[in-house]
Amino acid sequence: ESDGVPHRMTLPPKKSELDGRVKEKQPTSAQHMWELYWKTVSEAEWENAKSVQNCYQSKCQCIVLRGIFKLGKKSHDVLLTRTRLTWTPITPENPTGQLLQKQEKKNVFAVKVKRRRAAGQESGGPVLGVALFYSRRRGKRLEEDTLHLHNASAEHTHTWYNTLKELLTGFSSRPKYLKVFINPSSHKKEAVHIYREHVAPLFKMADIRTDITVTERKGHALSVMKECKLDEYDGLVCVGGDGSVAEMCHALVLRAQLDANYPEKPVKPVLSLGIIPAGSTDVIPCSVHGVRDPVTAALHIVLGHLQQVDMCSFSSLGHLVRFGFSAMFGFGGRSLARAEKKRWMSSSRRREYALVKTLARLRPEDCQLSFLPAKKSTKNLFEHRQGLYLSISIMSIPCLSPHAPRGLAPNTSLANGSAALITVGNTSRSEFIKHLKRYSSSSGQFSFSFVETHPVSAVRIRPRSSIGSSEEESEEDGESKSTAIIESEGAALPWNIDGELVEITNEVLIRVHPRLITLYGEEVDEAESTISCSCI
Ligand SMILES: Nc1ncnc2c1ncn2[C@@H]1O[C@H](COP(=O)(O)OP(=O)(O)OP(=O)(O)O)[C@@H](O)[C@H]1O
Repeated sequence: ESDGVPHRMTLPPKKSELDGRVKEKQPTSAQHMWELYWKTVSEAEWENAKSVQNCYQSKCQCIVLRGIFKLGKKSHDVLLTRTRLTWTPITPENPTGQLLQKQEKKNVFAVKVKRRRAAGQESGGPVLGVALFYSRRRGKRLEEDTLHLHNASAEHTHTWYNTLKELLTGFSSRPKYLKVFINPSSHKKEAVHIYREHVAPLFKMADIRTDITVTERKGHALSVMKECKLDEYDGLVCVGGDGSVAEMCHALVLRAQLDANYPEKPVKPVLSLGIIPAGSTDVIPCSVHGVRDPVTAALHIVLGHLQQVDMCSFSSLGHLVRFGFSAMFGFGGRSLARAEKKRWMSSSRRREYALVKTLARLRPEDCQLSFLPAKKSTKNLFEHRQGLYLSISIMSIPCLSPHAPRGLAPNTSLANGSAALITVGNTSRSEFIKHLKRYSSSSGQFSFSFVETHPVSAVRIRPRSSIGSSEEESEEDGESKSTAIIESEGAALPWNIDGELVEITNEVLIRVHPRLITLYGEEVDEAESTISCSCI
């Protein structure tokens, strides 16, 4: 009772309970006293006292510190437990401070001692109190904010600072040392600037050390990941577009395979990966953050928000091609192959150009498709189809983006242990365009007779031959006849695996590996969209 608040308040039973007991047997002296209590106190007052008692008792169990601070101009009673900070204004009518009138849970990630300093003064100065840096949620975004607790006592302030610091270092999922890869060539070449401006200051504030590699070429991150010592890091960070992220995710799982001597079933990497979006589409960060925002991404890392995510392995004739999240064969692969030939154009222009050209030359793929439906009791029984397909997609994550806010595969989720197989059979160009356009609107992209979707745990695609004229293709792109040969039977066909062009000659086997990778972030159902697609 040293702080003036009774640690135990004995409240009588509810009036109805007391009346029952008094009727049943001879009333005790305590019951007589409670009867007297009920003559002076209303039921509403009793309920109020009970809730204060409940709050107080639950808080008392784990109070770490309690003290008086000024927040703004008013004095507050501030309580710190192991998981929460709560503060209550102290009013003259209620000098002991009413408990828990206001209660807020903050995601505090840093604490600093505040001092009064003259302009230009770098150290020292009288203590003003502590500043707590926390993350505040606004829709899907996380924003940084500060709570200033003022108290001019240096001793009081340092007790609070040291205790808070100790509590913050105790969160085991929050990283202390990160390996960061930055692709300086991503999108508008802003990745280094984005990291310096928006991410590095938050890491510094949260006392996170970093080891930075600015990549010099395609495959650089992969080769560093294959060889570097990883034990000292708590996590990895990739700053770049979808291509860089795909390379890092593949590298992380491949490294775990290498360390485990290539077991048949892929092993889960120990380290988690944070993704700072710096590309033009940013499908993976959109799927785990809901927004393309470097501050949101950095705060998820700082706070150690972890999300398990399903991944796929892509292999051909028993050889691993890569690990990834999504693959498109047919329209998606051909369109990317065309875009890659126009690397000198800006990313949005070449995407638009490739889309229009591929639509103009729309052609189906003749292939044998087999898939293992997810969650079927008859294990390992592949279903088979054979025919002409304009597009086949396999996606283990929803692939949200500002262009498709509900995702290219809204019927799957990050960690449901299966992928969505979406097949688009042969149809007219106008019907195919109708299907594509529905991705950017609310829904209905699958309500066509030529579209099928299945939740799957494995898919095999065996291309039979390519339909269409190869000469026509070479003429259109102004390229030599030798390039056109890729269109003939038995030649490499373009696949779009996580936005990267991969050319594969033979059949491709895709297997889903549930929760294979851990990313910093959380599941979201829809991405924030600020873009209206003008392509088609
Ligand atoms: N210094 C570099 N110069 C050229 N390419 C690089 C460099 N560092 C990495 N890369 C490669 O660039 C490729 C594309 O990277 P990324 O996806 O980040 O950019 P982007 O293609 O411009 O973005 P988006 O796909 O979102 O438009 C990746 O495969 C990556 O390996």
